[in-house]
Amino acid sequence: YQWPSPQYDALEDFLYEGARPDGSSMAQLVSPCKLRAGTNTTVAAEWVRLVYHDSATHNVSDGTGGLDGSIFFELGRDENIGSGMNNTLSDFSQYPSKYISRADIIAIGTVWAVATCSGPVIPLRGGRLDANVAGPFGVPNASDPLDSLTNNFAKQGYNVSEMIQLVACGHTLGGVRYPDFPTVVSADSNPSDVVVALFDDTQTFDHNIITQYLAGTTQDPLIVRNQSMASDRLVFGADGNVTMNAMSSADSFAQTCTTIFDKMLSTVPSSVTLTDPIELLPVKVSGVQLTIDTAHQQLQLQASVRLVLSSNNTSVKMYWCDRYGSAANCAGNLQRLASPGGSTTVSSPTSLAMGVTLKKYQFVVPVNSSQSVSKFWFEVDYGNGTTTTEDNGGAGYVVDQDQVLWVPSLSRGKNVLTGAQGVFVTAAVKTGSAPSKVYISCFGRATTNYLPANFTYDLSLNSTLPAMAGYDFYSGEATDDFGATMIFDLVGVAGNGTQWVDGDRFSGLIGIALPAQSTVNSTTQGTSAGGSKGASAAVRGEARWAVALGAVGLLWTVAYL
Ligand code: HEM
Repeated sequence: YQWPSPQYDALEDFLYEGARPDGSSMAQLVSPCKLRAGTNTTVAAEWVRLVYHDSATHNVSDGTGGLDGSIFFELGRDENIGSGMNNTLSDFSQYPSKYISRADIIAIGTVWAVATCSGPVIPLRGGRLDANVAGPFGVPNASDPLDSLTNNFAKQGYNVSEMIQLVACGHTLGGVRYPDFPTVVSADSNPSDVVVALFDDTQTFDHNIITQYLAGTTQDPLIVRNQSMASDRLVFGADGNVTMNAMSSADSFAQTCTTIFDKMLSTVPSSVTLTDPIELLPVKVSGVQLTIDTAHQQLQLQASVRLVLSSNNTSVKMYWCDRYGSAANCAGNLQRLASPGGSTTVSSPTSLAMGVTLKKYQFVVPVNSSQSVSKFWFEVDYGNGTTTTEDNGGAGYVVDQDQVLWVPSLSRGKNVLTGAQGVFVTAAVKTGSAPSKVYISCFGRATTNYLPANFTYDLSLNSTLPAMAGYDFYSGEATDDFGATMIFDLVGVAGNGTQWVDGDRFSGLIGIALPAQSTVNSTTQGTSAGGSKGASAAVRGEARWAVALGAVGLLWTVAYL
């Protein structure tokens, strides 16, 4: 792994932090093993049923179907009956993004559902491709005879033993509902209530589904109730209980379910190649943005670094080299440094189940335009005697250009010009660079119709925003529906065709508060974390700039709101 690696970065952040970059948490919908409001079943159970119904359409012989997000277009079918499915779809709808497909979101949801209900940590591979239309029918039915169930699972790629494993691991969560299956579960005194007859007597992802079956004490409604709807009885006994016995201990259950769920999540159309499992990075850099701090009329570098804490005394400093001037690329060993402006602890069901503590340190540092930034890195003191330099494997975290920069603070979510959905984007373009074109290329998947949207829009010189810090401002708007997770490349094209790209900007960061700006120091004393003794060279903007800009900002806001 080397930063930046956009798909890995996005999947890793989401899997281990539980939330989008703007903080909106999908993990909180399911964790800690939450009950679904108005029912006695868990959100986790609803999510796990949905993933199976998406993947069950796989045809192993022609390589079609599988976990491809087609379920989003299939909820009207009888085989996908139930409010649990609609709840899940709405839970997932705001999280697919450029690098995390709808189908990957369904897979991540499954991994979290299992982990948050005390189950094992299932490996998560990424890279599923989304179907944008409904796929074939074919989810097994509780009234099917055994040979048809066996054939159906064989079509999906599972032998008899795997069929038993998959159903037992799925049916450790949740249960059967009235009103979905009224011939299995009857209404209570209020017929508008959802009544769930649980498969076993716990809500956790445990082996009780097996032990109670083997002991003859099972309450599984697909065994003990309507005998013409008794698929679990047929499935569990399909090989004379050999498989059920083999997975009857807590450990063998967890291991078997890990393997068979990994297989289910990897059941994808044959045209798809999945990534290796997404491992936790011990040091993770994200949120890198060179921009204009309009309040202080100067450049500003934003970046976060996430660490696995081994002690509460961890501290971290960011170092960087100038891009221009006498100390360019750290000439004379001149390095600038700053402490973080804030930090937050982040977690997901996966990182919680792994028992790691993750802390994200956020840096917001003023940068002099005549110096700018070429690359940065971190010095970490883990507070346990270990001090490390985190420099992206020696390359440093390179800021590849400062010619064209997104300015979130001068951008607006939801179009302020027309009142329609959309995003108003402002870019800073270096004065004198005379671009022949400035545009944004936008991508979104969390759209109203679930279909990916991919369009470009031109930006033009914004004469209401005076130049500052050596940059002019260009603005334009993305007027289509991209949903809550629009990601765009901001591109400036020079007269000679050279392109400057501020890539993969997340529009959801508009309006998100930043921590305080750090004070910048400089040093010529090497890169050890203790080397912050150099002469202080504060480059904060002066107060009068802030006042002047406040007035400009106000005018601008009045003009456009
Ligand atoms: C023979 C194949 C299967 C049949 C016939 C079957 C049938 C059913 C039925 C009838 C329900 C009740 C749904 C409702 O009342 O809305 C249900 C629930 C559920 N199924 Fe299956 N299922 C099968 C395989 C699987 C598999 C392989 C998984 C996952 C790996 C799974 C996961 C679940 C879960 C988690 C629930 C509970 C949902 C909740 O409580 O909201 N099922 N299943």
